[in-house]
Amino acid sequence: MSAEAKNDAVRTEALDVWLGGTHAVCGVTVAFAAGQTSGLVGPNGAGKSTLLNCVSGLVPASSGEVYLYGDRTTGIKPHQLALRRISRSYQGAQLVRELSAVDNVMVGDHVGLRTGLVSAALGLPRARRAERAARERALHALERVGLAQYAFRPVKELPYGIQKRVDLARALVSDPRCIFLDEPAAGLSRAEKEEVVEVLAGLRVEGGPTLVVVEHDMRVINQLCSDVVVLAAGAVLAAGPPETVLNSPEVVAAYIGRGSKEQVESE
Ligand SMILES: Nc1ncnc2c1ncn2[C@@H]1O[C@H](COP(=O)(O)OP(=O)(O)OP(=O)(O)O)[C@@H](O)[C@H]1O
Repeated sequence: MSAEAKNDAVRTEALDVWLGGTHAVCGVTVAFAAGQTSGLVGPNGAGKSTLLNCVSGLVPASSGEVYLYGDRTTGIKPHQLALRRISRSYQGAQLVRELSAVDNVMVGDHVGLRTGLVSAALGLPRARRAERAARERALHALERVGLAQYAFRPVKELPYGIQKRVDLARALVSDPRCIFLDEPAAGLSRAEKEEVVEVLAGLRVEGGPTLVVVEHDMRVINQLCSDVVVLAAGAVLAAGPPETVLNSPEVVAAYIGRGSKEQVESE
């Protein structure tokens, strides 16, 4: 592995993923730089989620390698991501509807909540202190996404746009160094999208997390990302700054060729 690879939060080399009979990711070599906000885009079925799922250990690589911060992590188990301070959000905000926003965020605090099972079960002071601290971290994460006022409301009572931000707080709570965001703006109104962009842009501070954003809305990508990778039919079609990559004829053709309604959305 080259010395630069350590500066990459995520790097794949000749990665192949087969899902049943579908070659979903085809020999993908790609890197997302540490400390940056990068976009991963492409028409429906391009392989974006599969790539993210493979890097996160949710689906196995058929061949090739994955590196996270320079360590070879091919075949990593999803729960091991948290120990590497990497988290992700999911398409469709997968929250427990009956629980409050703050309880949902606490679920994301895998590292912080690792107190002994016995002390937790017996309600020992150490476990109670740990739970109080975890609750405070969860409240702070909700504040960071502008949702302090919704902390104790059951998620099922909250509008979808708010639920998406609760999911973002859940991804933030364990103080990750890298977050994979799977369509953070999907299904939101333009105003809600602007709120999400503002929250994510607020994370781009010195020492803030690396963000890898899968997103169909190119306005969101343009607003947030310093570089973008375009996948089409499982392979890398283009990579570079959004303003050059997204206007290149082959990228425009890939979107139009699929009759994709979300192409360069800029309503
Ligand atoms: N569980 C599965 N079994 C078989 N094929 C699958 C499975 N999941 C996805 N695929 C196929 O793998 C390819 C890549 O799908 P993937 O969901 O990664 O694309 P995507 O770029 O994330 O699409 P979208 O933007 O629509 O979410 C597609 O051809 C899809 O039909």
